[in-house]
Amino acid sequence: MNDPLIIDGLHKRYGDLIALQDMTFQVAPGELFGFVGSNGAGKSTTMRIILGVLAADAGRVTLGDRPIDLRTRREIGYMPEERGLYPKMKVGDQLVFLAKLHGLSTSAAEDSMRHWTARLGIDQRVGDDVADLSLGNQQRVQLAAALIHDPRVLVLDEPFSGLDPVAVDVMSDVLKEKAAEGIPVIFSSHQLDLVQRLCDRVGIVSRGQMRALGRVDDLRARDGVTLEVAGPDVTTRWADGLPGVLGADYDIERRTAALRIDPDQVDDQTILATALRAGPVHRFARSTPSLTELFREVVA
Ligand SMILES: Nc1ncnc2c1ncn2[C@@H]1O[C@H](COP(=O)(O)OP(=O)(O)OP(=O)(O)O)[C@@H](O)[C@H]1O
Repeated sequence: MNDPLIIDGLHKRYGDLIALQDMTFQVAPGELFGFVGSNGAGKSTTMRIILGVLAADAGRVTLGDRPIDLRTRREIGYMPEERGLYPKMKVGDQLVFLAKLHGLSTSAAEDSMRHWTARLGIDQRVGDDVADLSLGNQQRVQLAAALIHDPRVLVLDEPFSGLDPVAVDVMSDVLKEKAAEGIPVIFSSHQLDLVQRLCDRVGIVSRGQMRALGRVDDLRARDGVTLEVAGPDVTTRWADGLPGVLGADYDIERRTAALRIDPDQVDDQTILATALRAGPVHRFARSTPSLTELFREVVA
C-alpha cells in the first residue's frame, strides 16, 4: 500500500509577498488530484515545496508519516514548470541517465526508457537532441523523465500545457493508469474541462490559500442546480420570490429564464408547474455548474 501525500499548513513569503498561507490538503493513494488556480495563485510554489526544491517558512509535507528527505524524494516523479531537460543531450541518453540517477541499473534504465518512449509516442526520436524536438514532444520527454524510475508519487506542474489533442489523450491515459496502480497523482492545470473530466478531487487555490477542496461532483452540486426555462414571458419575472429559487436571470430576447435553485428546498417539477402557469414551456433543462463556472465564483 502506498502512502498518502500530506501537505500540512504550508506558509511561504517572498519578501513582502505572501505566496502561501496555511496550504493544507492530502492526496490519497490511487487518487488523481487536480490543482487549479489563477496565475500566481501559488500552485508551483506548493509543488516545489513538496519536492523540497524550495523550503517553506512553516508547515510540512510528508508521505504518510515520513518527511520528504533525499530518500523519499527519489520516490517522487516530478515535472517542473520550468522544464529541466538538457537541450544538447539525446532523448534516450538523457532518460537513461536520469533513471540511473534514481538508482536503476543500466539495463533496467534502458528497458524503462524504451517502454516510456514507446508509450508516449517518441520512440522514433530517442536518437535526437532534445532541442531538435517540438515543444509538445519535449513535454512528452519531460513526462517520460518523471515516470522513468517507476515513482510512488507523481507531482506534475501543468503537464497538459501546449499539447496537441492526441498528446492530451496519451497524457490523460497515463495519469489515470498511474492513479489506478494506487499512487497519489497531483497535477496543476488551467484546462478546467480536462480537470473536471479526469480528476477525483480538486483543490481551487486563490492568492496562496485553498478556497475550495473536494470531489468535483460534490463541489458542483454544492453550488446549486441551474434550470433553464424557455417559453413563458420573462418580462413578468415569473420566478421571482419562489421558495427555493436563489437567483433568476431573465433573457428577454431568448424568452429564457436561468434559475439557480436549492434542490433541498424546491424540486424542479414544482418550478415546471409554475412556469406552465406563466405560459407554454418550449425547453426545460437542468444543469450543475461546470468547474469553470465554479472556479470563477470561488476566485472572484
Ligand atoms: N522566486 C520568486 N521570487 C519572488 N516571488 C515569487 C517567486 N516565485 C514565485 N513568486 C510569486 O509567488 C506567487 C505564487 O507564484 P506561483 O508560481 O506559485 O503561482 P502559480 O499558481 O504556479 O501560477 P501560474 O499558474 O501562473 O504558473 C506569485 O505572486 C509569484 O509572482
